Amino acid sequence: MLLDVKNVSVRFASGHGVQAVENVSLTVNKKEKVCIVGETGSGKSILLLAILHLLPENAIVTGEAFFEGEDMIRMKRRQLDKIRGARISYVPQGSGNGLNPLLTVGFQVAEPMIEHQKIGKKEAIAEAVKLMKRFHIGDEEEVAAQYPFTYSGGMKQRAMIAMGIIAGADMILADEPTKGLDEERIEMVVDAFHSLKDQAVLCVTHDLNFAREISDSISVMYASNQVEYASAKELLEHPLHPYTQDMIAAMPENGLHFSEGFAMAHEDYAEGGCKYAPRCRFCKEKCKETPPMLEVEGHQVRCWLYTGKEGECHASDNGKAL
Ligand SMILES: Nc1ncnc2c1ncn2[C@@H]1O[C@H](COP(=O)(O)OP(=O)(O)OP(=O)(O)O)[C@@H](O)[C@H]1O
Ligand code: NI
Repeated sequence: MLLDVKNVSVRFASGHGVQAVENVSLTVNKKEKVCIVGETGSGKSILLLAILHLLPENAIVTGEAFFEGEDMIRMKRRQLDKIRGARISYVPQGSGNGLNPLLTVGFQVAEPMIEHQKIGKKEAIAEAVKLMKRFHIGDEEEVAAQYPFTYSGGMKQRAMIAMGIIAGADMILADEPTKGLDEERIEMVVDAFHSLKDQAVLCVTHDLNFAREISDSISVMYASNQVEYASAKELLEHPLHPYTQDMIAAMPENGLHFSEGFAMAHEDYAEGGCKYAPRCRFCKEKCKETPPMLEVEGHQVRCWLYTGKEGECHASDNGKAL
């Protein structure tokens, strides 16, 4: 196992305090691709930032995130710096726009190699050009010699992924790599991820189709909670949590079937208990209590539907909510 995230919670100490992430656990094996999906504000980005120690001072992070057995949450700055960039590479949201406009893209893609592997500029840029060709950013060396303003959003995003793996990272943490891209460009980002044969990926997205294309496993977050976690195939074909079911039913290719309450504002969270209760078509009295994470049919699911106890379970006969 490469990354083992155990009960990570994040609370912002400002004002009344905001619980941004609550008890999230997931694992990423070598070469495994894991996506975290969920709507805006569910805590996806904050989870990645917590693992990487990139949150502001007022964030209180608890839990553990073992990278090859070492807990990153408690890690000292110097040790963390050795891992970040070299072993784990982070591709932030909107990162294409973070490229330095004054430096050629080829040089920027090569930079981690120069910095972490002490490889000469010329050699590193040659390596960057190879990688950029592999990611279909451009077949000509001239493309690498150009400045970011000549690049499309999709090209920039793929350049960021190339930059992420050039220094030999074993793992990429990516935040919304398809945001703002049209379908054709999303396909190219999918290709870039598919070509990451040797790297593990932990990727945040609210694009379920993208998650379907690239993931081995999917974790679903809703209002700071992880509500379901299973293999991608299982989760997409047999979603168990009502939120996962509603989300999949609402996808355009499934005919945009919004179940009642699904389009409600996401601020409408329940205070205690199941956060999805106000929007859930199966909501019952029991849902005022916070459901535990249950192991059901190979999924992990946080929902009272699956406790199976008489009077508490409001699932249909076969135990499935749909
Ligand atoms: N510095 C902060 N102080 C207080 N609350 C914050 C801070 N940063 C984020 N939050 C809150 O944490 C919650 C989770 O935010 P996060 O950015 O992780 O959501 P997300 O799932 O990545 O959404 P999106 O899809 O919009 O990127 C939000 O409710 C947000 O308001
Ligand atoms: Ni985010």
